[in-house]
Amino acid sequence: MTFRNVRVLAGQGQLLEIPHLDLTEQRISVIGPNGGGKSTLLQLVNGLVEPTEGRVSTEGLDTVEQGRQLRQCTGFVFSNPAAQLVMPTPLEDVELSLRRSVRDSAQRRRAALQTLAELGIADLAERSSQELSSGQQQLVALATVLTLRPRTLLLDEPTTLLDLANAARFTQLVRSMERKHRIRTITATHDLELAAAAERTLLVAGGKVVAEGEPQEVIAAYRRCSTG
Ligand SMILES: Nc1ncnc2c1ncn2[C@@H]1O[C@H](COP(=O)(O)OP(=O)(O)OP(=O)(O)O)[C@@H](O)[C@H]1O
Repeated sequence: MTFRNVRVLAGQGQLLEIPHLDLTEQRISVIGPNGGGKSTLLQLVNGLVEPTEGRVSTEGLDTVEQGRQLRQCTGFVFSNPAAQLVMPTPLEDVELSLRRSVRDSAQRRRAALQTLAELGIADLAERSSQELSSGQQQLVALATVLTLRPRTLLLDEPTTLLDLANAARFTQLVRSMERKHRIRTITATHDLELAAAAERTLLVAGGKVVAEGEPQEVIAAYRRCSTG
């Protein structure tokens, strides 16, 4: 994906500025202080946020002109899964994701069940979504996105609400999907261990990419600027 002369303005201020950035790695992490611009960067990648100036292109598609097409091949998982689950049960939520791509309802049900099984959560299919734990909800949110076989997966602090075991399970599942379906992932996170497992890391602070490259070096730079 590419960013060219990008500026995002809101009200009187500038949220993000990225003059020139090409991202080609399969696994990218984005770190930085609160309010630095990580979520804004992720949302630029699939056109949820449009650049005020400049252009962003993902999977060869312009995020503004081809935003709809782009959102069919990019998935977004937020830190708060409850906000992403709108139907009474996980099965119905995954079916909802498939409503445009699989017209036949029996076929849609089979595809939804297959995705839940692939993520090891078939037993949750008919439970009440609101009664699931945060970890279970986050896996269901992942299922609603992965069922569409995205080429790029955007993860915005996906493990923030999860305990260690669930965070590890979530990360393992994302890894196996990366391998199996060659999905590219961009993960914004405050979990520096998770960030370190990427091929390339961006440090976003004050609305700019202030460092980027090899994860350990970028994490070290972040630690230096955070501790003064
Ligand atoms: N729609 C908006 N309108 C105005 N300001 C916004 C909007 N969205 C985000 N901001 C501001 O943009 C800045 C960057 O926010 P962003 O959510 O991208 O940061 P972040 O690095 O993801 O932060 P955190 O780690 O706290 O989630 C913040 O100052 C935020 O208040």
